[in-house]
Amino acid sequence: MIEKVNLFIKKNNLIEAQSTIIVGVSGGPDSLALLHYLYHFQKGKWKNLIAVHVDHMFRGKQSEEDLLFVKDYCNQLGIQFEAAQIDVTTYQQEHHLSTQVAARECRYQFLEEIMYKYNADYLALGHHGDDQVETILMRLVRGSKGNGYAGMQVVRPFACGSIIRPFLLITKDDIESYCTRFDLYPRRDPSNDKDDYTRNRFRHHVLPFLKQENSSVHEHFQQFSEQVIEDNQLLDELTVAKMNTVMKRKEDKQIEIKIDLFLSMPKSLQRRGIQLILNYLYKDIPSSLSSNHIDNLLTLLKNDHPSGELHFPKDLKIIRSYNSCFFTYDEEKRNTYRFQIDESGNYKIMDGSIISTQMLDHFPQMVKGNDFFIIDPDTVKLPLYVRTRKQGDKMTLKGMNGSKKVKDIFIDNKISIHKRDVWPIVEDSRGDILWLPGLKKSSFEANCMTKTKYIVLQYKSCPASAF
Ligand SMILES: Nc1ncnc2c1ncn2[C@@H]1O[C@H](COP(=O)(O)OP(=O)(O)OP(=O)(O)O)[C@@H](O)[C@H]1O
Repeated sequence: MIEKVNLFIKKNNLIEAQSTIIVGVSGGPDSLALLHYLYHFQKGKWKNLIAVHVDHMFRGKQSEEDLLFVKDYCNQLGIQFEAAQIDVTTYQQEHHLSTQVAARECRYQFLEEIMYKYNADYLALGHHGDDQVETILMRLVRGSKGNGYAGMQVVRPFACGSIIRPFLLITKDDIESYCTRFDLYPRRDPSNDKDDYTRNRFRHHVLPFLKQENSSVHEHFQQFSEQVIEDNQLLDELTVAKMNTVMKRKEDKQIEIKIDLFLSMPKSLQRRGIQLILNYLYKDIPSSLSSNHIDNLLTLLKNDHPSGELHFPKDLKIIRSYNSCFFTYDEEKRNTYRFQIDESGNYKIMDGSIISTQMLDHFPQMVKGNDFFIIDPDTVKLPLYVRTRKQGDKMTLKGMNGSKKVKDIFIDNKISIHKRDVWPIVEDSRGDILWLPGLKKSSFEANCMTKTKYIVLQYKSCPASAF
């Protein structure tokens, strides 16, 4: 066993020379063997070795005896010792958590504190190969995602250093033999024998069968775990590269993707791409977000219907409109504005486009198309305003009888729902819509060419603007 652990540490470059190692020691066989192993068989590697014990105060006197046991063992070997007694039951009630989650949170908080106290490089934990098999199976059964299916990582960042698990390639039996060989008499936690916890049920009912089929099953699981992590790393890199071409707009709280480009990505990258967007927008993924949400979103994107909306946890809205899909927080959806444009100059619109106004003493001849609008001040009521759309907006179109709904003009021009919310509309003081910049002119455009005063409006859409 010792040789196997030595090789595992070397292969994974788990311990750098002259390092400070904190060891989490419950007093049970795994962590006691780990402390013993690091103390005796990695002596040349560490500069400081510190054992830490957390008493969760679950089992009264017996819990305290575990603490005293570890303390006593450390004293015998001259190993520095740190401990805390934490009232996990009160913490659990205050935070409405399960016993195990509460214990884990309290334990890791204290371990983190100790890491910083000693500016430690590593926190070594006694998880072994059987624990890994159980973890992976439990996650497959319960459902997980990404690296979750890889179980526990051999090394991962933690506090000012890393968590390391040097025992992942050996079994519980190996550890028990090690304890016997070196006269270690660990403490035994009676709750490990009960079938109350999911992990214990896997340990008692599934693991014996797998070991019977193949006694090296833990090595295959560990190999699987490392491969999953490696593959995920590559797929994540590919996803980032692809998503950079799919995302048309990326802001703190909003992202727009082009649906055709997204759907042309390989399937396995699509799911990851969505996950990437959600990680970015949420920062902290809400626990209520499930794989169903991602399935629904993929369905929305593949659907033949050009528009649709989904409501995700924490007010995240996903709006599909033609070839665009917007991820946005609800409160940001409608950015309404209304402002006056009575002086010559450039007026910047929220979406990055510009409306400029200019006074002329003659009718401009060369100005054509929907990006320009010419006003005869005698036929409209000044001042002019630029505003966002309102429900029921209508305008009389140049060269046509009757009026048309602004909404229908947006639809005819395939303007996405999101863009419609910030698209500028120019009206006069009576509230008559004069111009839908870039899209349509009203019948209010000047047609008399002999006046001596005109206002010319020009619309310059923002090329990078996705809204
Ligand atoms: N109370 C504790 N104080 C300090 N470290 C702990 C404590 N409980 C667990 N750990 C650390 O976390 C590892 C995994 O915890 P887990 O509860 O799965 O332990 P276990 O399988 O019962 O191991 P052990 O035989 O060491 O008790 C342990 O091997 C140990 O390194």
